[in-house]
Amino acid sequence: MLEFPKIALTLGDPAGIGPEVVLKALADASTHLMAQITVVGSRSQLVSSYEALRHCTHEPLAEPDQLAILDISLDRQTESQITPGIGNAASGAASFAYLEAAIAQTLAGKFQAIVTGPIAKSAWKAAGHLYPGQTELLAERSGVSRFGMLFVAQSPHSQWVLRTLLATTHIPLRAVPETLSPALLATKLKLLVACLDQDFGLATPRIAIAGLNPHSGEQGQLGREEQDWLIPWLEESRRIYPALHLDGPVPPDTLWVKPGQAWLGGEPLTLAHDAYLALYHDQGLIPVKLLAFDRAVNTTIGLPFVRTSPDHGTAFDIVEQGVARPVSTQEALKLAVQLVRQRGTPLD
Ligand SMILES: NC(=O)C1=CN([C@@H]2O[C@H](COP(=O)(O)OP(=O)(O)OC[C@H]3O[C@@H](n4cnc5c(N)ncnc54)[C@H](O)[C@@H]3O)[C@@H](O)[C@H]2O)C=CC1
Ligand SMILES: NCC(=O)COP(=O)(O)O
Repeated sequence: MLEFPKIALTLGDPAGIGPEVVLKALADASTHLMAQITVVGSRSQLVSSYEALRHCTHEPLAEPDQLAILDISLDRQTESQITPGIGNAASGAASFAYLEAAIAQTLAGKFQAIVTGPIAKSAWKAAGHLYPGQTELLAERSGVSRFGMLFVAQSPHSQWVLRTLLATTHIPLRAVPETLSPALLATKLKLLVACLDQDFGLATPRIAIAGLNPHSGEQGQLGREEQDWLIPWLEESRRIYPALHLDGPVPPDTLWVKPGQAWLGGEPLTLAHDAYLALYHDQGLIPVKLLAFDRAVNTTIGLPFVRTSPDHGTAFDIVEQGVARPVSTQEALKLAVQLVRQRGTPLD
């Protein structure tokens, strides 16, 4: 059973590139050799994307008739308001319904992992669903209050794996300093340590923690968070986890030099860390997307099941042009399989 994990693959926002990357990723026979994949979304939306795309791309597309689909169609009026390239209340209602169904079926033991297609948070809001993103809906429905957004990418140049956990995620930049606290970082570090051990077999990892201010505050001259609580929190964390190697607070700009070199294969990989804890969304995701836009996978840690997702968004600007790359979705499927196997997640 565990040789062939059962995965729910949601379409994401049907007005975005979700259907295209799903059709392209599932056209690759190797995907079906590693997992039993069920597409969760509207069959008619998938068929209409297929019809539009087969005239504008030479890349292989899976035929919808050949796929296992859990058909989640909405009422006719809502479906008719879904317009390729435009996220709106109808497309938000659809992508929300797909994810709700995938979560319910997974909690009922039908799937061991969910791979989510990209959604637009603004379309969810237009549909009346006030969540910062898919992560929070997954956590809420799973009854989990402690969870984290971890990005994982394996370098095609060196095979080195970049793992970046975000301490804060979808909040305004100006809310970051007041949201960060020793308690929040302790929660995120605990989740990260457990995940590195359980999911990646790293029992004594080396972890680098970013500073908040330029040059980590330059001893308080450029910001006080490091002196006031980040450095004391790190000292306490070293006492709590004596077997771990915790570096920080590393000046946020230079933090990414060694991972960049390890990614490109230019320096000994041992100089880089097993994981990076970034303090806010763009501090972590600018380097991840610069190095690995086509490969990085977003995974939610702390859930009772595996959840992965491509790192990119809905890309409304290129919908139905046939140019969307499916690599990040393929990597998300591969990582989901790897994590299910590693955890030994049983079905009901
Ligand atoms: N996993 C998810 O659900 C995510 C959702 N989003 C949402 O997506 C929406 C658009 O966000 P943006 O910041 O514009 O990011 P985006 O990733 O949708 O697009 C950024 C740029 O990259 C290009 N691009 C993205 N994916 C591509 C692919 N697979 N192949 C080729 N080119 C690709 C787009 O055409 C665009 O030029 C927002 O509503 C955002 O909240 C963003 C990131 C992740
Ligand atoms: N920047 C990551 C992102 O937007 C994904 O969020 P989520 O929908 O997976 O919570």
